[in-house]
Amino acid sequence: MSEDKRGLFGSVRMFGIGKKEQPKPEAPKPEAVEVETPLAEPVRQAEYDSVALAEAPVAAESWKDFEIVDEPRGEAVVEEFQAPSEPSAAPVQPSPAAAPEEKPRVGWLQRLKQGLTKTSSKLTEGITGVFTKRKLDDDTLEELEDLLIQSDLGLAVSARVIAALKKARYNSDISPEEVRAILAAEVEKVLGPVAQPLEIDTSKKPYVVLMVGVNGTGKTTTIGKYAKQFTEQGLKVMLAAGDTFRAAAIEQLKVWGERTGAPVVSGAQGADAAGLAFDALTRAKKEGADLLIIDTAGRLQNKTGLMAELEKIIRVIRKVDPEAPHSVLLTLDATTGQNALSQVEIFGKTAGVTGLIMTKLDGTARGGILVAIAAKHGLPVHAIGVGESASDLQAFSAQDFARAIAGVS
Ligand SMILES: Nc1nc2c(ncn2[C@@H]2O[C@H](COP(=O)(O)OP(=O)(O)OP(=O)(O)O)[C@@H](O)[C@H]2O)c(=O)[nH]1
Repeated sequence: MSEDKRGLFGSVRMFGIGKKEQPKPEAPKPEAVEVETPLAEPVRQAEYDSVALAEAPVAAESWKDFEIVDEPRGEAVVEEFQAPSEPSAAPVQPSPAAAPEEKPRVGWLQRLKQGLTKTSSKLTEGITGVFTKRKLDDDTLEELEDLLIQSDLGLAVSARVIAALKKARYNSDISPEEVRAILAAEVEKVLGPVAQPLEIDTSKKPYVVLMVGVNGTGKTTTIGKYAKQFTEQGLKVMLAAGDTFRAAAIEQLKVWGERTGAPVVSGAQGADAAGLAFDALTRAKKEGADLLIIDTAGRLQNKTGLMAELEKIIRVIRKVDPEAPHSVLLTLDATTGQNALSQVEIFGKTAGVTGLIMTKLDGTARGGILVAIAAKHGLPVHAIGVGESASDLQAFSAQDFARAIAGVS
């Protein structure tokens, strides 16, 4: 990787850099290895607690040598993929849930605005309704405050916007455009400190990212998108299919592996996730990977047994690298609204979340929740997703987001 792709301290910042030629895997390509168990029907969340772990022999160089946990597990398999040198015309088949192929797209800012249309129209139409031909007085301010709270911005941010408006224009005429401009400015002030792209410290070999979150929030898809973007920046990326609960997630990750040339370490469905993560980190170290991204099964934050499993994964990988994971990323589905606040709180306590990624901002009128989360928790927001393609995940910009939701061009 050339120096100009690295930030300070040998780190690589996510996004904003042109494409590079795909790195070629150094090792000769091994035989493709079939997934060793037939794929079962997806199991419902309620059944997860009782899902049986696969009975299988334990590898010689096993995480079990460290006597951390006692469940049997399947042996991990590494699949090496050669990234296509040209963008593939044919869509990759295995999983219907895998990421869609890239299509010619409009620019990111345009997509962000399009994606946030539902959130912004709720706010802008409401503001127009409140302020057309009306003075800024106590009644209008109260109506506006209600609107901001209903738009999920949270009490603190809503109060802040109202205070700023009152200070600037109390008892005078004000247009909806002016109200939107003040709203955008205040939201930007709240978001500015948390807008921090994910930085990979390449002095770590590998830099370990653990992806956590509630079911279906976009963990696997986000890993795929990051894998694509970081391999394009010249990093040697490895993926661990630690969502051993959902067979489709393993397949989905392999599709991203094929697309990006990133080897995927996977095990049997139902295998112990901590053991798989251990094996993956051991291999990533041995093979000199720059970045290892570990997928985990989705879990509701109020299921204590499942949350304890996350702690176990972290304990086990620390036997290989005491500093790992270097980042713990929580994916949040914007459509879940207020529940996202409790997800941040509980995953934060259990797994030591270091940064957030909010997905599905394209399908919701509840994108304001990101502002409430920023105000309450102050955790870095690394990226946001406004669609399923790799380029629909971008570094989070406070100004772009604030303007987009306030409908300011
Ligand atoms: N519209 C939209 N869909 C998204 C976005 N990110 C992910 N998805 C879709 O959301 C669905 C769930 O994504 P996954 O990546 O499988 O979620 P997960 O968190 O790994 O799911 P579990 O393994 O069940 O916990 C998939 O259909 C994705 O394509 C986004 O930003 N916008």
